[in-house]
Amino acid sequence: MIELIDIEKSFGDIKAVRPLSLTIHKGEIHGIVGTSGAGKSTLIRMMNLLERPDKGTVRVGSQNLTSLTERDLRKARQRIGMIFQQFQLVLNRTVAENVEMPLELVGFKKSERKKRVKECLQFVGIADKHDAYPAELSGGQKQRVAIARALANHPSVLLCDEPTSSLDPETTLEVLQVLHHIKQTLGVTIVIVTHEMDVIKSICERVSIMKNGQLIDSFAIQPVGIIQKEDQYIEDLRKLAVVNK
Ligand SMILES: Nc1ncnc2c1ncn2[C@@H]1O[C@H](COP(=O)(O)OP(=O)(O)OP(=O)(O)O)[C@@H](O)[C@H]1O
Repeated sequence: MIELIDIEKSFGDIKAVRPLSLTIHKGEIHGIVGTSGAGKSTLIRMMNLLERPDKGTVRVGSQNLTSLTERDLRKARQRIGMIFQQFQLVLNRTVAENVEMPLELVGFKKSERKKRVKECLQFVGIADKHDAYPAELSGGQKQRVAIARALANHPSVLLCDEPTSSLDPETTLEVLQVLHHIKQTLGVTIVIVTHEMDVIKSICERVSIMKNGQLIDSFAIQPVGIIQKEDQYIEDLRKLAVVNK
């Protein structure tokens, strides 16, 4: 569970996130939507203290992140994976080396690291790209490497900041399928910032709406599932059908 209690954040005169509280339940996929500049990225970045709130408390699981020392915070962050719109892979390292990086930081033995890297690449469906470099991959494959890297340390939470915004519709589906699979099989709590309504509708179980730094609503939804684009077109066309013409 993630608990944000009375958090707020300003950048100079800009109130990026006005005082708000939000609870994200264990194991749910939670979408955050809103117009550009609404404060979505700032909000998700406060969930692992990439942005430290000016005021308020951030709890993840049983830990109060806002009260930890830098050393303990680094440790706590190992259980909070994060992925970004631009993937943020290290370009001069192979796929396997990218996934291995967080394991090196924790001090795993080489043999354990290799084993875990293989498991993670297998899980996201790109075991065959083990020795490729990021430049040799499609956008969807790059995001899957980023997801594998985020999963390496067995996180309880996965934060996704616009994970599909650089991807075409078909590749978006691939990534959403992976995220859904993570929730189903690993029980990881997933938070997704997005401006794409299809992303929310397909896999999110709760949605929070931001506007001008404020949380204006938060409610449960019934996701429709991941629909193949072709089927979606047909559904959309049927909705436009004019009766008796
Ligand atoms: N590091 C920063 N320094 C100064 N201002 C910032 C910084 N980060 C965000 N802001 C400002 O805070 C406000 C909220 O930004 P944020 O990126 O959180 O919004 P967003 O909803 O994610 O927008 P978008 O959908 O365009 O990414 C904006 O006015 C933005 O310009």
